[in-house]
Amino acid sequence: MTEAEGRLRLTILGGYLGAGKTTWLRHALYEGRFGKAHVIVNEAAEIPVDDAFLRSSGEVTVLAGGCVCCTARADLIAALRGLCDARSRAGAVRLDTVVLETSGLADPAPIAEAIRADPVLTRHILLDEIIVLVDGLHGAAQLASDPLGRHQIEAADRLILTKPDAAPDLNRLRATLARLNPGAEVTAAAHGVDWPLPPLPAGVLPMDLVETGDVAPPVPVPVALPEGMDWSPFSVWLSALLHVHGDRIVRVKGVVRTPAGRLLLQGVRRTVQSPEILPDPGAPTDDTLVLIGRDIDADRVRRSLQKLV
Ligand SMILES: Nc1nc2c(ncn2[C@@H]2O[C@H](COP(=O)(O)OP(=O)(O)OP(=O)(O)O)[C@@H](O)[C@H]2O)c(=O)[nH]1
Repeated sequence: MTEAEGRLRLTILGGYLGAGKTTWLRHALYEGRFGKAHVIVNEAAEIPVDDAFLRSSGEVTVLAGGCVCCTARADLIAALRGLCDARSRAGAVRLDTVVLETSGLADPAPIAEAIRADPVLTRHILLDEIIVLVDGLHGAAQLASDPLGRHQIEAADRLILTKPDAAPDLNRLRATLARLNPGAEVTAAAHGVDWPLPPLPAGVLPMDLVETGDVAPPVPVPVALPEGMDWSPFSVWLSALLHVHGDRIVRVKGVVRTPAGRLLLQGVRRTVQSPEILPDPGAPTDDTLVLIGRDIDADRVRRSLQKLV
């Protein structure tokens, strides 16, 4: 057995907020693309949601309330060391791969650097690939407004364009990806299913990305939802909120308990998806909506919700 074969393989799955990481990963795990996998899911907000979907496909560790590329880096190293320890114990269950789904606010490059610099992990873990998902629908707006999207793309070994089913024209974004990271393979997937891309026509120009300098990162703002809330005024409130804030709210996520079950509510920018039923049991963080964005006046948002619902 070569040294590489003996090590635990690690895939880092990155991409901007709402790019489609969990959706893609669910499908990849279902198809067994990572063999016997352990998923580490990192969410910037204290209220994790993604794990509810991923748990049905295997073991999951949640690192919530900080980003593993900066504030929660030590937690990630500890979690990876724990997995390496468990794997090397006699009688341990088989484990082929660890997939780290980063938070949408993470830059994969410092994560890879931290893993390679750790004296224990470097002996036990083989960093296989950095896959970065790029939102086919909102990727251009994200790239234009936040340098993080660009850093994520530059760090990738492989880029996957998501939402090709909803994006009318991916060519400009594809040309931009080719310019930002000419070495990375670019494919596409709709809800995790591979989507064939025709050759990029000649002459398509990439976006003109101006250096924006430092931009404050989007911040998660949790909003508690009133018990027994009436769904119709809530939907109206949410649409109005997203309309008023425009591009300042980049992601909405929350779990609402209703007589019909636990509903996952989520949106990316102003695109809100129909709620999905989540498996029970509930979590203490249910009935909370997390808005991720910039310049959100949390008190004002909470007051407006109290008034309307
Ligand atoms: N039309 C379409 N929608 C998609 C696709 N992939 C994901 N979505 C939707 O995009 C939204 C975000 O998807 P997620 O998989 O939660 O994205 P994420 O990158 O894990 O989100 P964060 O963890 O919050 O950064 C959801 O409403 C998905 O249903 C796709 O290929 N096509």
